[in-house]
Amino acid sequence: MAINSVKEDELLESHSRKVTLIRLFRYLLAYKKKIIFVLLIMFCCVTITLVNPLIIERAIDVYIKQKDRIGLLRLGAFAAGINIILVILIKTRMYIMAEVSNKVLLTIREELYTHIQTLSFQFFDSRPTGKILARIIGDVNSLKEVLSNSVTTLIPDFITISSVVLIMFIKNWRLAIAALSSLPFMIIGVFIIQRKAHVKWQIFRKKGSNVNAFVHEDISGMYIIQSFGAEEETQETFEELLTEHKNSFMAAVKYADAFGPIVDFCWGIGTLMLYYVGVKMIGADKVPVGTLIAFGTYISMFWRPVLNLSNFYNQLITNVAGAERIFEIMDTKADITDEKDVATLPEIKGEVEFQNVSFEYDANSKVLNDVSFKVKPGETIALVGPTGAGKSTIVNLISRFYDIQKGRITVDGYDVKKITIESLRQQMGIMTQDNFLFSGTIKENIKYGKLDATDEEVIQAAKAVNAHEFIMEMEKGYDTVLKERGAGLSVGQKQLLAFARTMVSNPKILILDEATSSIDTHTEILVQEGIEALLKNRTSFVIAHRLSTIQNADRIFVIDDGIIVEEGNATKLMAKKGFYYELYMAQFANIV
Ligand SMILES: Nc1ncnc2c1ncn2[C@@H]1O[C@H](COP(=O)(O)OP(=O)(O)OP(=O)(O)O)[C@@H](O)[C@H]1O
Repeated sequence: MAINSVKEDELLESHSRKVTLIRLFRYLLAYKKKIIFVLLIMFCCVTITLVNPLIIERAIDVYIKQKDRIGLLRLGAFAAGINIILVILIKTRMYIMAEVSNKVLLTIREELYTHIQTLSFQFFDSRPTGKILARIIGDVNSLKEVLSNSVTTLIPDFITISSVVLIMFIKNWRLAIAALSSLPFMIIGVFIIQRKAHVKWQIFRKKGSNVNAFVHEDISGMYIIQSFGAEEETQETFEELLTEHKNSFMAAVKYADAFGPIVDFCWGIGTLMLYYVGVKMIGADKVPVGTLIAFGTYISMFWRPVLNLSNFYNQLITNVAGAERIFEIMDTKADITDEKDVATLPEIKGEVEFQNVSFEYDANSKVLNDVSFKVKPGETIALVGPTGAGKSTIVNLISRFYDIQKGRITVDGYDVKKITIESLRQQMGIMTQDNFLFSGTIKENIKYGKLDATDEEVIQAAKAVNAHEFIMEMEKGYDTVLKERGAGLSVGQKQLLAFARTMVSNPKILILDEATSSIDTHTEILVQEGIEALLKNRTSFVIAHRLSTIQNADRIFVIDDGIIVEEGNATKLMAKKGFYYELYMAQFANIV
C-alpha cells in the first residue's frame, strides 16, 4: 500500500461489492424505527399512486359513460384529497431521510477519523495527507444520496413495480405481456454496462484523490514553490492531474449515461406493443377504452420506477467505489497497539535501555543494527552523526512509534511493548524540528502539553523557557490567537512556544530534535537558555546540532550507518581523535 506520490494512483484491493454494500447499509439499522416509519409513508404513497389510474378508469368507464356528474365530482374531490395527502407524505419522507443519511455520514466520518488517529506512522508514511482527506471528506459525502435513495427508491419502487405487474396481469394478461415485452432487453443492457462502469468509477475516485493530494501538498509548500519560482511547473502538474480527472470522469459517465436511454428505449417499445396489441384487441376481445388508458398509465408507473432503480443502480456503482475506499482505511489494522492485558507504566525515573535492537522500516533494509545502550535517569544524551545514520529512528523507537524486529527496549525496566502506549507517551515529551502549532490562543497551545494546566502553570512554563517576555509583548498576551501552524510568529518564537508546551507537560524523558534554522543572536541566546531549562532534571535525548548542546551533554552517541560507533563525553571523544573528532572538525572547527 505504499503510495507516496500525489500522481500515483492508490492501489485498492478488490472487494466483493455485495459485502461492501451490506456493510454500508448496516449503518442504517441504527435508525430502524425511522426507516420503518418512512417505509410506511412510502407504502401509503405507492397505494395512492396505484389508485390514481383506477380512478381514471372508473371516471371514464362508469361516470362519464353514465353521464353521472355528481358521481364524477365526488370522485374528483376524492382524487384531489388523496393527492394532497401524497404531497405531504413525500415532504415528510424527504425530511426524515435527509436527517437519517446525514447522521449515518456523521457516524462513518467519526469512525474513520477515530480509526485514523490510532494508525501508526507507517500508515502516514505511506500516503499523502491529501489522499487521506479525500477519503474522510469526498468519499464519505459521495454516500449521502446512495444511503437516502436506498430507502426511498429501492424498497418502494420494488413494491410499485410488483404491484403494477400484479394489477396488470389481473386486469388483462395479454396486455400485460405486451407492455412488459421489452423488459429482458433492459436487464441484459444494464448488466453489461454496470460491469464496465464500476471499474471506471474506481479510477475516477483515484484520480480525484490525486488532485486532492496535490492541492494539499501544493498549498502546504506554497512558500517553497514561490521562493523557487516554481509556479509554472506546479500549474502544469495541476492541469495534468485535472485533465486525467476529467478524462476519467468522461470515461465513466459514458457508461453511466447509457442507463437512461436503454430504459427509455425499452419503455417506448413496451408502450408501442401495448397500444398495438390493445388496439387490435378492442372490439375482438372487448378491451374497454378506460382499461387501455389505465394500462397506458400503468406502463409509465412500471417504467418510471425501473428508470429510478436503474439510476439508483448507476449511483450505487458510482459511489460504491467511495465506500470501498472508506472501508479499506477502516480495515487497516493499527499495527502499533497495546498488547492484551498490558500494565500501565507507573511514574518513572527515566532510565532507558536498548538491548541488541535491530530495526528496519521496509523489509531487507536494516536501519539499526544490534544497538545497545543504557541511559541513567536525568542523563542528557546528544545524538550526532551523518544524515540518514539513524538518529531520528532511535528516538522514534523509544516512544514506540514503530515496533522493532529484534531486541528489547525498556523504560525503567519495563519493556515498551508490555505497557500501554498512552502511559508511556504521557511521560515523554517529544519535540520535533517542526514546532507544530495549532490555530487557537497561545495559552491553548501551551496547554496542549497538559490539558488541565492552570494559567499559573502555563506562565511558569513560559517563563522557564524564556517565552514569557515575547508573549507579553503581544497585544493580547497569552490570549493572542495564533494562525494556522503559527503563521505570523518568527521561527525562534515558535520554538520557544513549543518549549513552553513541553515544559508544562513536565516529562520524565525528553526527546528533542534540535532545529537547525538560523535565528538572530538575541533569540538564539533565549532558545539556548530555553533548551538548558528543558533538559534539567530529566532524561534527555537530543539530536544535537548546536555545539553548546553537544558539549554540555553528559554523553554523546555518535551514530553511523545504524550503529553507535563512539560514545562518551565531548572531551573524551575529542581526545580519541576518531569519528566524533572528524565530525567536529568538519562542522564546528571554524565556528570556535
Ligand atoms: N519512514 C521511513 N520509511 C522508510 N525509511 C525511512 C523512514 N524514515 C527514515 N528512513 C530511513 O532510515 C534511515 C535512517 O533515517 P533517520 O531519519 O533515522 O536518520 P537521521 O540520522 O535522523 O538523519 P537526519 O540527520 O538527516 O535527520 C535513512 O536511510 C532513511 O532513509
